[in-house]
Amino acid sequence: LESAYAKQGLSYPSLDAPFAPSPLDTDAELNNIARLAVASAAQIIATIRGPLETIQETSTGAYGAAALSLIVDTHVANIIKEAGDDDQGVHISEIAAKAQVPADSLGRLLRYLSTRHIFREVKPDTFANNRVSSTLIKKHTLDEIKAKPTIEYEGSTAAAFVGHTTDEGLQGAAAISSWVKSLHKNYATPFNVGNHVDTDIFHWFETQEYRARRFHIAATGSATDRFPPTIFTGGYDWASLPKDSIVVDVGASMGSVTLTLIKEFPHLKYILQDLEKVVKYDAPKYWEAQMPSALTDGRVTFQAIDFFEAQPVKNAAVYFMRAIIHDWPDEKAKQIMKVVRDAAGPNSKLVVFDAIMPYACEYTGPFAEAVAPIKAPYPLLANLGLGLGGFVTLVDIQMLNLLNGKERTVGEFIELGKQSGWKLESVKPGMMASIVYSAA
Ligand SMILES: C[S@@+](CC[C@H](N)C(=O)[O-])C[C@H]1O[C@@H](n2cnc3c(N)ncnc32)[C@H](O)[C@@H]1O
Repeated sequence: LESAYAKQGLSYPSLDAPFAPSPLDTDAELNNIARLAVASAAQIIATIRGPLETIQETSTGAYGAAALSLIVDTHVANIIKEAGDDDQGVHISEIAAKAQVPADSLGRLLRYLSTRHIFREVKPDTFANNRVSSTLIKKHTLDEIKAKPTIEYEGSTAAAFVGHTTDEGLQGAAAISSWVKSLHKNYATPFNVGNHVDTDIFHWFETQEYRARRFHIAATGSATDRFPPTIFTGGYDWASLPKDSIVVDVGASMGSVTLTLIKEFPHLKYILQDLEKVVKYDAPKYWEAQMPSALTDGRVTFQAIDFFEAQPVKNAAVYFMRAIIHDWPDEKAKQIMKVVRDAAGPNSKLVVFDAIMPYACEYTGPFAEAVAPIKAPYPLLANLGLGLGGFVTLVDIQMLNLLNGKERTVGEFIELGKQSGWKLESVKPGMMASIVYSAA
């Protein structure tokens, strides 16, 4: 890794310095090397550390979530940055005074995080941002946020993700065990139990302006910040589609995947579909800021739909869905795909961008190369443990919690297709796979 950076005249980023984006962040080969290193380091820890310590660290994982929740709610990363953000750090009494919380508890939670490489304790009770904590710095300053609270999470994916997962997500997480033991009988999801809500989370968001805004920022950023754009631009042969072919982004949220696509494939027409509030207010605002020309020349239009009920666009060239199928249990996922199939023409394609669940053991069935895109040398886990499978399994449990959804294996995607009139044609592996179906 160091020599690859040196070739570009760069040194490998220090854990102690704030995060600065580099084009090498999304280099596929370097990412694979980093994943092997992470898998190895995590397996060494599990091998060497006493088993009880590993169990204790895991069973108290909620403390990490709680610490991050407080840090983000009270803008601690911004407070440190605005106080100078250098190696001197900021004393806890000053941080706590600005955060308006007691110094003792905040300091102990900051030490908990610093001990796990999120923040640095540079002198006793004095904290600085590091590469990890600096990603929680909100783009807008404290004064700007105070003057206009609705911009709190704008451009701040990591903070929005923490907010969403440690608020409604954490309430649900605490209810997972009781929900599973109740055999899923009384409530649809752990999220419903923990938050005392009786609709699905997306309909609940229609009544929760602050949380909805935060969720859509987290979802949008997770497409644009976390994944290289080639996952989407290379996920299908978009260039081969004739000019003005219709591409439908089903459950688009702000339409960040479409934004990635339209930059490289401006010859296509994109229809962004989502629930009414999303496509009426938030998504158009996002496009006015990102690419207003796409609105004026009609290359991007919006449509309110309920994707369980009807697909108003008939015979589109491509219908695509990112992070939609994984939201739902099998029956509902099938229904979404069937509704699209009923509207599709004989040559329409359905492209699903979702992770493929990698087994922690070896897998030799169909599309094996998509299931384990990086060959794990012995004795590493086949899914590289925390190096790769960690992310997919955490999203899987997040989906279980919020919607009784799931990350699926290739076999499950083949089956979903069969039951909704689609034939799985190809799977392009990656952190997020591109799963292409044609009409069966
Ligand atoms: C996990 S987000 C994914 C958003 C987007 N595809 C992306 O990649 O960022 C799921 C989206 O599905 C939308 N959604 C949920 N239920 C829906 C329904 N019944 N009809 C249409 N859209 C829905 C939500 O509003 C949300 O924007």
